[in-house]
Amino acid sequence: MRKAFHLHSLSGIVASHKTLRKVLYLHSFSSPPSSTFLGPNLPDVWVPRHNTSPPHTLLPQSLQWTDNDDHSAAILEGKPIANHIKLKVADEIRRMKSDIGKFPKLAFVLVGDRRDSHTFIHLKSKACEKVGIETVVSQLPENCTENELLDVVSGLNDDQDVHGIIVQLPLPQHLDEERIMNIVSPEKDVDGFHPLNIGNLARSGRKPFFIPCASRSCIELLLNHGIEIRGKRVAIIGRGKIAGLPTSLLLQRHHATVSLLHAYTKNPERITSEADIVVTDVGIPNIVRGDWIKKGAVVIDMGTNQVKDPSSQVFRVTGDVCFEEAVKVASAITPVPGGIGPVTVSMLLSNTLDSAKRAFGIV
Ligand SMILES: NC(=O)C1=CN([C@@H]2O[C@H](COP(=O)(O)OP(=O)(O)OC[C@H]3O[C@@H](n4cnc5c(N)ncnc54)[C@H](OP(=O)(O)O)[C@@H]3O)[C@@H](O)[C@H]2O)C=CC1
Ligand SMILES: Nc1nc(=O)c2c([nH]1)NC[C@@H]1CN(c3ccc(C(=O)N[C@@H](CCC(=O)O)C(=O)O)cc3)C=[N+]21
Repeated sequence: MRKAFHLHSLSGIVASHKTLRKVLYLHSFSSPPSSTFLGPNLPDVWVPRHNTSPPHTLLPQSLQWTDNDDHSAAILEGKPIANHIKLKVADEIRRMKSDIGKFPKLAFVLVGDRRDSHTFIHLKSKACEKVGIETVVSQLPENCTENELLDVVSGLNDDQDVHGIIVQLPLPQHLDEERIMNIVSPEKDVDGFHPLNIGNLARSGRKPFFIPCASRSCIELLLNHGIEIRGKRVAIIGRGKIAGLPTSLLLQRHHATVSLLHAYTKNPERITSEADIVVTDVGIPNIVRGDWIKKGAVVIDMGTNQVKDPSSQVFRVTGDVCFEEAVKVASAITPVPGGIGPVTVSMLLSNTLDSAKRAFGIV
């Protein structure tokens, strides 16, 4: 399995922070600014720098499917990749501090008291602390009004010391998520959920400020394990805005042929069983069974479902894919926990660093 990893930097914006802001607000987002202001075009395909010639088969030899009864898929571990990215981010921040005395700052906005949201913010804050990113959490009660939340986000937009803003999702039902996503400054939208960023991800030749972390994580895992994307059939189950939908956009930019499945899809098993790469973002434990998977396919399980063990009452995390079944059919599969999740967190650190670099005029 490939050991050398590479952190893809998406920095390189040409205009200064202030100019960008002026231009963006002049366009008021109804008509996105031309790519001149958004920096150089996003390459359609990223290939890790150490990988000079693109692979010709779906899987490198070391991951190829063997036709025997005790076949077991290669496990695509996320932690080594995440650790490598964290080291690089930490190193850059250390140099930033010593060169200009500044460092990145990330703000979380948490509404209500959901157990999983607390867990995710704790995980992300801990990772930030380790690499030298300062964090702040703005907590609002479950019954806060939309205007109260909008005020908090606007305050963070205006705070020059804050480089990234995460509004933890899901929000309580009475709040309009789309309206809130719209108000986060696109230049601080390290989640990549603002319509301007998602819109630019959808269009070839355009470069968003940020690409959603779970989607970057999916590509990073595939590329770092030498798995070819171009020309492959991909089934993504789930079209959520955090993972499924942006991952479909990113994979099509890598020239995959993408089917996006959802709750209204008829016969999802059949569509999934034709895919070379299966990505799941549903939120239902074990919904994807072994017999949905084509022999030798690659499985990326994004599901992170907290399930209470009935006997011990202890919570454990499980994916959307029935791992025990899929591991016998797939050629490679991500574990949950330990697969996509840790890489997603490291991508957030990378996006926040990129944002701070842009704000400080470091390209
Ligand atoms: N590891 C990571 O980095 C991340 C993990 N996640 C995890 O991914 C999971 C989903 O989260 P999130 O995207 O926020 O959830 P959403 O509710 O936004 O999306 C879930 C998607 O699943 C689809 N769906 C629901 N039931 C079915 C079904 N029976 N068959 C096919 N599709 C179905 C929905 O379809 P429809 O649109 O028709 O309703 C929807 O598109 C969670 O476990 C979450 O923790 C999320 C983000 C990052
Ligand atoms: N504004 C916003 N941005 C998000 O990116 C966002 C969000 N809201 N809401 C919830 C989902 C979910 N998500 C995960 C992040 C890390 C892990 C992760 O690190 N998982 C670990 C285990 C986690 C655990 O032990 O609970 C793993 O898979 O190994 C999982 C899921 C980001 N999300």
